[in-house]
Amino acid sequence: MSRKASDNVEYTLRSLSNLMGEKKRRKPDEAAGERTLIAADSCTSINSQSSAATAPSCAAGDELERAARRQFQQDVTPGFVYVVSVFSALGGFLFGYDTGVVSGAMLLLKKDMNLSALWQELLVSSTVGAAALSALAGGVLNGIVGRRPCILFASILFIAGAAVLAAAPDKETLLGGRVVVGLGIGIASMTVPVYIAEAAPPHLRGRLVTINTLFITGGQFFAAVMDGAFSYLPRDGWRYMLGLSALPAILQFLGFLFLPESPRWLIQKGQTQKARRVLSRIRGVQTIDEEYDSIKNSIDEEEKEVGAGGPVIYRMLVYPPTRRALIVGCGLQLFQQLAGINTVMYYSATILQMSGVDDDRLAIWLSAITAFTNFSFTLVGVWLVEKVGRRKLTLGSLTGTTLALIVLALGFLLSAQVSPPITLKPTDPASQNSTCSKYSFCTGCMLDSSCGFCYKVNGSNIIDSSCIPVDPKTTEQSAWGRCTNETKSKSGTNWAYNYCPTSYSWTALLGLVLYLVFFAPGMGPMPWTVNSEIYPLWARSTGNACSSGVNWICNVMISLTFLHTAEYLTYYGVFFLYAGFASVGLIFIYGCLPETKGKKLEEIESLFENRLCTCGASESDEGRHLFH
Ligand SMILES: O[C@H]1[C@H](O)[C@@H](O)[C@H](O)[C@@H](O)[C@H]1O
Repeated sequence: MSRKASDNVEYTLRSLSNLMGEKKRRKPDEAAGERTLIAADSCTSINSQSSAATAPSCAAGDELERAARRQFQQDVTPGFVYVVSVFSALGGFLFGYDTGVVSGAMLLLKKDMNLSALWQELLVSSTVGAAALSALAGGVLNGIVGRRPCILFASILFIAGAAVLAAAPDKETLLGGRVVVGLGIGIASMTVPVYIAEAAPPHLRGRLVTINTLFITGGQFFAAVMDGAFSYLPRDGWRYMLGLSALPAILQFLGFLFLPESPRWLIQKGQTQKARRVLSRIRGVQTIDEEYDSIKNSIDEEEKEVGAGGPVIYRMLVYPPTRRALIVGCGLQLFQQLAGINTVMYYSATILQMSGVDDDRLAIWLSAITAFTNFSFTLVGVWLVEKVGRRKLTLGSLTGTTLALIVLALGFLLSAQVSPPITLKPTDPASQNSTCSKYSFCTGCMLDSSCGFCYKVNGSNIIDSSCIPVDPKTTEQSAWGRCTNETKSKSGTNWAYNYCPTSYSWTALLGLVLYLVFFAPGMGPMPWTVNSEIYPLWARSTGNACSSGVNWICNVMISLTFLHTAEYLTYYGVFFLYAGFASVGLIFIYGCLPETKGKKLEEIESLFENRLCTCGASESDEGRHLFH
């Protein structure tokens, strides 16, 4: 064995036994694992000195090495790191619950509080807008006070917001509560992934951070179920829906009183002894010297290279590796939102109605099914992330998402083409003067928010159809004529607001489900996971603050413009547009996203050292370069 090879073996064993901890009893198969590693490591070195003759035995050695490493890794993963991750991920649950619950709550609120369309939009978007602001501000806060106080602060905001919402006497107080909850969501969304990534061992980091997104989608699913369940209450159902989030927030607050600060943040702030104690607690071993030294060295080196003066964002932008990481991180979050996930999540009930499901409650329960699909396929992502890696998972997911968007668009196109014609023109002057009189088909009428479609059914045919102004107070009836609540049953008419009766509703449901099956394992969680690991420690909070800010800002933009864009472009037009955005995202991700699986946080910076984009980067981070 060459000297280099034996040095390698010695180093690997030292690191591994450091990881194992001196106190741990050695099992017989661990010793075998070490022997395998000796053989395999010597193999790697010999191979690197290009000995072709040894290749076959080395391939087998590689396999054994991987098995042995897996064995070691399993032995050094204490349960505590899971406890830390799950308590942090309650922040994700609250993010999902509070953004998801509002659609069902709104159906009740608009009746109880007599809310105008503007107020409804305000109550939905104030939370997302506040989240954007606090995610951006959370970077500074994280850097100064640390991750743990930020998570505690977010839980307090969640508790306070839930209390205000549950007790709100009027719509102004409701708005205040929604803003407070939004501030909590923003801070939690940028802090939790960072905290988990900094506590996790490299081989589990992707999986543990992805658990946070699993909790986000779990929160959204739970919210949809609560929306369904409380919608049966005769009154005040929304108070329970909105107030319920206080419970997980209290649990998180209590848990975090006992959980530690991130060891990396402590080292950065020079709190050496505390950092060592936390590291050995979360690793479950006494000897953490190697990990401690590697974090400390990388902080010292970074300070030498980048300097310590000036605002962090400025230093990130002038230092090429962090600038490139920031472009990749923000790009991922941008395309996650431009692919339209939140029109699907926030408007699934509406989308289903628009495609012809005409029962309010059925639409709520169907949207619980879509939320469940999102949740269960995020679980697939948790399982796949450490197997196939971030890059392949994201690319595969976005390809499927693009196709599903095309299916959705085609579904709406098909429905529009068989859209029932308008056979009766209004006779009364008020209707004649409204915009509703100008439409010849139901699709046009459906897209105009001031009109609804009034029709009779004869067998499977639609007859006597007209487009009439909607009652300004409730969308459940026309302003006058055959489709008011009093006359509907007598005249045997049906009222369709926001949708057209069609036999193609199933294509929309199929498109929605397909969309989530593909989106949830990759494009849902990977932007958060990758962002938690691509920045060096000094830039981590700021990098995550910026990319989370991009996520929330695009979230507001897309979800607020969805209904208006549909008016101009039609529904199939909007979904074709999202498919276009997703295709651009595919090119960006194909060109720019390197693989970070299995790397130490301190090693990842080097992936962004020499180029803007790595094309087809493999795990060994080799590949053609698209841009320099
Ligand atoms: O990763 C999450 C997840 O996919 C959610 O379902 C979505 O509502 C969020 O906007 C997104 O950031």
